[in-house]
Amino acid sequence: MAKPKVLISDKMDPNAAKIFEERGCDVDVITGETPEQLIARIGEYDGLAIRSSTKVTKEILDAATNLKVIGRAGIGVDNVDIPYASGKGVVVMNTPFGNSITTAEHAIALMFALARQIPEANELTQKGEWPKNGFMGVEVTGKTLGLIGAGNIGSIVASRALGLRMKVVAYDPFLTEERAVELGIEKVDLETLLSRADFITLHTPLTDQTRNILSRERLEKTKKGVRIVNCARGGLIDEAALKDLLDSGHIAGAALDVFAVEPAKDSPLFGTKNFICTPHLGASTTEAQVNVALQVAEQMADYLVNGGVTNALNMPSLSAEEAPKLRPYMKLAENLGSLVGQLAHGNLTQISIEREGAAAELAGKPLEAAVLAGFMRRYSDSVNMVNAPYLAKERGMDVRSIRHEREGAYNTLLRVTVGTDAGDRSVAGTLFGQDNARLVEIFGIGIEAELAGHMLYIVNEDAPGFIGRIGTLLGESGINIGTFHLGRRDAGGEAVLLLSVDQAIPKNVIDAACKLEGVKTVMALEF
Ligand SMILES: NC(=O)c1ccc[n+]([C@@H]2O[C@H](COP(=O)([O-])OP(=O)(O)OC[C@H]3O[C@@H](n4cnc5c(N)ncnc54)[C@H](O)[C@@H]3O)[C@@H](O)[C@H]2O)c1
Ligand SMILES: O=C(O)CC[C@@H](O)C(=O)O
Repeated sequence: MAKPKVLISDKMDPNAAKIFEERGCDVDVITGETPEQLIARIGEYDGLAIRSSTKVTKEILDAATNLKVIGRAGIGVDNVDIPYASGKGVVVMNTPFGNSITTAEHAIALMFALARQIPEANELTQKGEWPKNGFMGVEVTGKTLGLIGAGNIGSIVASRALGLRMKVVAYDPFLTEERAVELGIEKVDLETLLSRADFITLHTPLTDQTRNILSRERLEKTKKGVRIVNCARGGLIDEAALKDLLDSGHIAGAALDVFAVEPAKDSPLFGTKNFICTPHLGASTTEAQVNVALQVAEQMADYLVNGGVTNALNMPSLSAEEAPKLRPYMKLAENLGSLVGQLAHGNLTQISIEREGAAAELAGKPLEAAVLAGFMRRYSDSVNMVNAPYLAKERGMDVRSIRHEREGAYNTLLRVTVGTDAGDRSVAGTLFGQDNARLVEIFGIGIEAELAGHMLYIVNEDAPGFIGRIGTLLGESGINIGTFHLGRRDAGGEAVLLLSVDQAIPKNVIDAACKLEGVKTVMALEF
């Protein structure tokens, strides 16, 4: 099998390339290209490793015909069109913890720089002005720090601030009271935070809810003399209002590592008194860059080589340990989804995936995604586990995952049922041994078959002579039968015949089979 090919398109610690090679990938490091150059090149790669400079747009994804995974060495993924990548079946991963400490430290560094006006004092001192009387700072001890966002980075900032003997209040709608107590901070609403904080630091992603969270109106409600730090994302603060309130002296200082437009080359904030900034350096330490580079390379190689999924934003996680255990189930799940998708007619809007026995102990989400990948192939060829759940949602499908505690006839069982106009249609399968996937039931009829390659499905009246007639037809048509499986509802009733054959079955043979005595349904299936 050809080695997966990875492109590193942003400046990244060289350990990333080393890890990719060690894990069996070919890797190219080509940074600083224009979007057009990247579009021309991306088609040959299975993986794309980026930081924040590469913008993974629709145009790039359209050209990325082989791409399976995008890995962001860092946290924010606002430079990737994730919905579009998901639609294309591309996994998007990030490294949510590798640079958290570093970024929290940058926020604390900026807070001190504001409190003691270090950049300005440094500049004037080096100009020979010795401005000893020009600067009067403030202590942080005993002051209140207001955290907007108390996730990974916010909570590290909180722990450092508590160490500095600050009081910490936090606004984060997803922060529980228990977690706040555990962190030693006070959970408050945004109005309270604005009115109480001497320093405010932002640590949320940029979303529709957080965009402009520090709007002009809210900035005006802050305590006079507040100092504000943003090491999260530009767009969280109204920059024009920030400038006005710095100019008026209501805000005593502001430090931005991030800007609404980056790179920020001509912000109106530049030159404003008590304003300091850094060029998105929050994650820029040797330690953090090694962490995120190693982590992204390991995660991406794991996915490309072993199918392990870690820290994906558009697919359920699957550890490298779980992946081999789940692999035979994934195939079974995909085949059951595909079988029911090929057999059931009409407008299917409901699908349920039931797990019992050993299968009930496995992660449900990846199995659900695998069933949907098989099922959604009835609508489109370019479906995989990443985009199938999105496509199913787009079609308004009601997807249910059900885990049964009960012990059934099989040690392990997966059942897939679709709701059709004519009622529910269900197929079930099991694993014999570790990885021998078998269909065991089709629309209520017990049958044992491996689902693979080209198959012929026939429903007929259970009567003597039929098997001979179908065997003769296929033989005369030059079609070799590989395996032969029979099942029936009851003697003389409806019977199912599932054959695997060595080639695709031509339409004229299907038509001829339909005309055989006792035949109700004939369908060619592909797995
Ligand atoms: N400057 C840099 O170089 C740099 C480096 C790393 C991370 N970041 C950015 O820092 C931010 C935080 O990263 P993190 O790892 O802590 O993320 P995280 O997901 O761990 O935490 C984000 C927190 O924001 C909270 N939140 C979400 N919506 C909110 C809202 N409307 N109001 C208040 N809180 C809300 C969430 O509940 C969560 O606790 C991200 O935007 C990330 O991209 C920047
Ligand atoms: O890669 C960087 O330097 C910035 C990373 C940072 O913005 C992040 O969200 O992780």
